[in-house]
Amino acid sequence: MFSFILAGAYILRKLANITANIYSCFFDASSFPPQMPSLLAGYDNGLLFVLNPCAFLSRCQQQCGPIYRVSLGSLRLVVVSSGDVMSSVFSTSSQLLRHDPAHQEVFYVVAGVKTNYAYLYEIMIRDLYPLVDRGFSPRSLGQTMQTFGPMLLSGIKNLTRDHSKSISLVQLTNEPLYTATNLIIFGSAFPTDTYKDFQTLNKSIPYRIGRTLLNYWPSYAARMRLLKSLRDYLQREEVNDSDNRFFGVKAMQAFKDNNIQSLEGARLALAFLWTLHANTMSNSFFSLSFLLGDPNGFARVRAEIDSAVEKFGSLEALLQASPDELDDPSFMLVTSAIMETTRLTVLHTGVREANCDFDLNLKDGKMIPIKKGEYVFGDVHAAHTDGTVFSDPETFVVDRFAQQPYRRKHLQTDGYPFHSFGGGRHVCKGRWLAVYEIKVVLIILLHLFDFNPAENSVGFLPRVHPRSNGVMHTEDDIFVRLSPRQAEKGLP
Ligand code: HEM
Repeated sequence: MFSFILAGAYILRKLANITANIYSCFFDASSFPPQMPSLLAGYDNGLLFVLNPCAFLSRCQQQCGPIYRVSLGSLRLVVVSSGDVMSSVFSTSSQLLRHDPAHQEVFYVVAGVKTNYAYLYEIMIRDLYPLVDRGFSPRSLGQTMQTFGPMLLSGIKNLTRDHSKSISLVQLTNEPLYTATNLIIFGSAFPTDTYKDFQTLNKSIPYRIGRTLLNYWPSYAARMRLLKSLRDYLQREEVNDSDNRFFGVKAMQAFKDNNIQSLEGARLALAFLWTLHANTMSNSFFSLSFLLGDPNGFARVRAEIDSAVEKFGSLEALLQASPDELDDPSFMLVTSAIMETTRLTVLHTGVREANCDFDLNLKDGKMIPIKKGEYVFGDVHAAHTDGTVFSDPETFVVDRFAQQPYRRKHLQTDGYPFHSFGGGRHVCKGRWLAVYEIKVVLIILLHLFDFNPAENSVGFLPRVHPRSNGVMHTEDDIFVRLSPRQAEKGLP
């Protein structure tokens, strides 16, 4: 069976190369942006994109340059992969480039929304996003996430009680994070036993985006169970202990005001839950695996963490600290490691649909003629692996973003074209939360444990899932054996 899959993958790769060679004969470089050729009205390109979006876009870029048109079946895309052009896309008004098709896709592939989409989108934009923007801003993050550190520590301790067994790195970096975040944001009535279903659904998302989910049942059943749990949660009359929590209570109020305590409300909540967790979990996993694959970087980040713990007096005291206190030069390297992981793992963003024909003006005075109905698509991976901007671009360089003086309330990527959190009006509203959460995960895990690959594990660096779309997904889990570093530092 395994050799059959390998042979299949080999044949597909060969076919993709042959197709690329044939297409290069039809390539017309005189138009701007150049059009990626297709022999089958875009459906051939659509198939190659679905099978491996990154590899396909990389081939297109080699052939066409940093800005080009490509048809994927009936979808017409203008792909941009240079930092300046992406900034122009982010700052273009929504009258010209609509942002909602990307949301519609998330509603559909994640939560199964097929009708009433415009109404749900309006509630999301009008009632939920401003809450996220305010509650997770650097100013209020401390209040919102007050008990996050201790809760996460307790979750990690629970999961790692038995050191005789190997443990999944995906679970270690994700489950306690999922649970602690949900309890804080939505209160103790939130159904935290939903982690496995959330992961099953999340793993199937690249296939759902490509409309190629063959083994449909596990993902479908996981989504139905999630919707049921969220529906029960939303139908509670009282809000309990989340009364004094900014998000849980206000979000519930928004649901009630809009009279969506039914299945529709659960679908909206599921789309939100996915936004809250999917990218952060991917980053949390890859941050640790990149560090484990770079022993020198790992040792340096750990030394930084250990000395911060010493400064605070204990790990528990550090975990009581506010996000502001962790936004400090004494965490410069761990912050750089997180930003470097985000540079490498965010693949595409800035999907927008043109409302009308217009010219997208670029900084160098050039313009891209965009036609009504075309989609603009940001190939962030290409921009972030541009060797003229980033030295050794494919490699995880732990201190890449630790070279300049530390600036609080900045993402530490100044001076680089950095688009992993989008930009302009629709910049990621959860970026401060994500960086803070991943920092706390790394602080706890690196301070408490030594990591050894489990007997049957392939090592520390996982293969990237070929279908990864939007952000990197891992093809493999990694299994590790943990040994506590210092039993007296709070391990059971
Ligand atoms: C490492 C983790 C994360 C990454 C890489 C990330 C990335 C992004 C990107 C690239 C966008 C812009 C998409 C576009 O312009 O089309 C975005 C938007 C958004 N993100 Fe994040 N995100 C992360 C975590 C979070 C978290 C934890 C939240 C919390 C709820 C969040 C909430 C949002 C929201 C609400 C938007 C939409 C903003 C709008 O349309 O106005 N994100 N994110």
